[in-house]
Amino acid sequence: MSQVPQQHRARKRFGQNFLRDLGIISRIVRSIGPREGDRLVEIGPGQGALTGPLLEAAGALEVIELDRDLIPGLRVQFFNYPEFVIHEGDALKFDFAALKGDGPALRVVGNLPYNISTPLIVHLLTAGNAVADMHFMLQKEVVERLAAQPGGTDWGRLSVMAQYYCQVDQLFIVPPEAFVPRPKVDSAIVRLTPHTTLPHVADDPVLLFELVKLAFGQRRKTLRNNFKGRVSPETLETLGIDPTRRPQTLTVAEYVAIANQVAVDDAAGAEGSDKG
Ligand SMILES: C[S@@+](CC[C@H](N)C(=O)[O-])C[C@H]1O[C@@H](n2cnc3c(N)ncnc32)[C@H](O)[C@@H]1O
Repeated sequence: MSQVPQQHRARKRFGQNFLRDLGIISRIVRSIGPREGDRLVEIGPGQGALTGPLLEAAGALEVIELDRDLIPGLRVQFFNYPEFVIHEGDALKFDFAALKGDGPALRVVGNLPYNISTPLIVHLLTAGNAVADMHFMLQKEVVERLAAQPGGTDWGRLSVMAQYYCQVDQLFIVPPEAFVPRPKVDSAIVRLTPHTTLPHVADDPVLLFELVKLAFGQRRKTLRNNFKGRVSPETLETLGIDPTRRPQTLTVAEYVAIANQVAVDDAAGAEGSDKG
């Protein structure tokens, strides 16, 4: 693996914690299992800790890096890979669907900047069928929320959204010592594999996530309270959902059922008012 001495000072505002532990790096790459022909995309290559072994395995890689001071180092380090492409810019604004185009779906990887990891995951989850799978290093606590099960304290908006779209697998924990500079918290590797067919289909996903946000407005309160003025207790009862339940006890299937019923009720209400 090529390593270039870098004079770069890690920047906190870019969430820069560079991976240094070769054992961890090779374990991450083995979990990804890159192969020739994969459309691999790395978010935040930094100083190339994962970039090198990914390129070696797949021969081609596109990276998205926001810190322009890191770009020259990457160009030098990987100059001998003709299929290494650098996109200089913000992954939060990056159009992954356009990058996929008519080609195979993207395999997205990254040791993500922790300050933007949640919006970035939401951006990718909603990128249609652009993504085949994602492997991310995240704060351990975020991975626990992504992979949580209904009924547990970690089950929340992010869990419902991730599991609506994906199979979520928590792979392994990475301690702070694996990075320079060391983060204050443990990290973990997660694999997100978008469902080829959604197990539960919301007629209107925007409405689904609006209702999930409302439901989790106050975790200690009941659905009846959190949904006040938007979803009636009668609607919940029609679906066999007890309005006195708390938001963290509902499954993805139950949230989807609520959203689909509310869509029907809203449409009936609109029709009624048109006639009135
Ligand atoms: C935690 S570091 C990981 C660096 C490298 N992959 C490693 O494992 O050592 C996060 C990387 O993401 C870059 N970055 C931060 N915000 C970004 C954004 N919005 N879009 C793309 N890259 C970003 C940082 O400059 C940095 O290189």
